[in-house]
Amino acid sequence: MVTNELIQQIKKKKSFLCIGLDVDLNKIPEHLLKEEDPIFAFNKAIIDATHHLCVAYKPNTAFYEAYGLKGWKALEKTINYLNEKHPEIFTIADAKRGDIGNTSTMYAKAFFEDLAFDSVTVAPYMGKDSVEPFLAFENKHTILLALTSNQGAFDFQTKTVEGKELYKQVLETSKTWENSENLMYVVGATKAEYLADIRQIIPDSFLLVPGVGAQGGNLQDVCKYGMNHQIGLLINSSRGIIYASKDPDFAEAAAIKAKELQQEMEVELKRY
Ligand SMILES: O=c1ccn([C@@H]2O[C@H](COP(=O)(O)O)[C@@H](O)[C@H]2O)c(=O)[nH]1
Repeated sequence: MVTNELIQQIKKKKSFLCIGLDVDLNKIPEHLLKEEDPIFAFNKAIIDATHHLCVAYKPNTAFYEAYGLKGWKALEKTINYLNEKHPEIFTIADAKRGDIGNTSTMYAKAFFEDLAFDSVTVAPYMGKDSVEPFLAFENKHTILLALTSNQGAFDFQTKTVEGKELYKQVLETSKTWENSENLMYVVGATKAEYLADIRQIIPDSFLLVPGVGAQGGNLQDVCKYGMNHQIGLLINSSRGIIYASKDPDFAEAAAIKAKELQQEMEVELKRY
């Protein structure tokens, strides 16, 4: 998907919500465990109930890899369902990959060709030759970890190296890489106070912002400092939406939570 289509969807739906599909079999309603593929049954119900409220879905691959072959099959069915039923929705494989060049190419093929995701999250710390193989794919997006939402972000990412914080070096250096127009960046909602500085370096890029809801990040603060001339934000919530209820009406409960966030986003879009 090209970025302009994503922007059009945001304007149409008055939403820049990304719903995280982080399926934990211990947290889903019990009746689904009797299904042949409980993970896909859960995702399908969530997607059917929420697709009109969001512009992106983000399965975190850890939640599928943890269930072995069954998990990977459920991930494949989920992306196929999204691409068939809702091709206008942006899809993110939150896989946090990146390796030496030829290995990165295989990761890129796995997520962009075999699974046909629109984007994949990638760690920057193996450098240019580990990221450029992802960037080489036309109309696909590489979402680079810049400043993550967790406490451990302060261990390395905010440390000053040769006079500049490491996350700023990641942003600046990555802009010089081939096909850097295919880059987006992860910035945690819990780090909203860094967004003004981040926008100085990457004014035009889309940011994937996890950390509202369960991690305590504030949507209004993210919008105040992170929104740009083309909105430029995808705000993710996973547990706060998909585990709103463990009852048979779990999908309706998820839709209520998604609607609350969408309405907050609509207010922010009017301000913008
Ligand atoms: O900095 C980061 C990068 C990725 N994540 C992922 O986003 C979701 C957040 O889930 P919630 O349940 O809404 O907290 C999850 O898949 C994380 O692995 C992140 O939180 N922070």
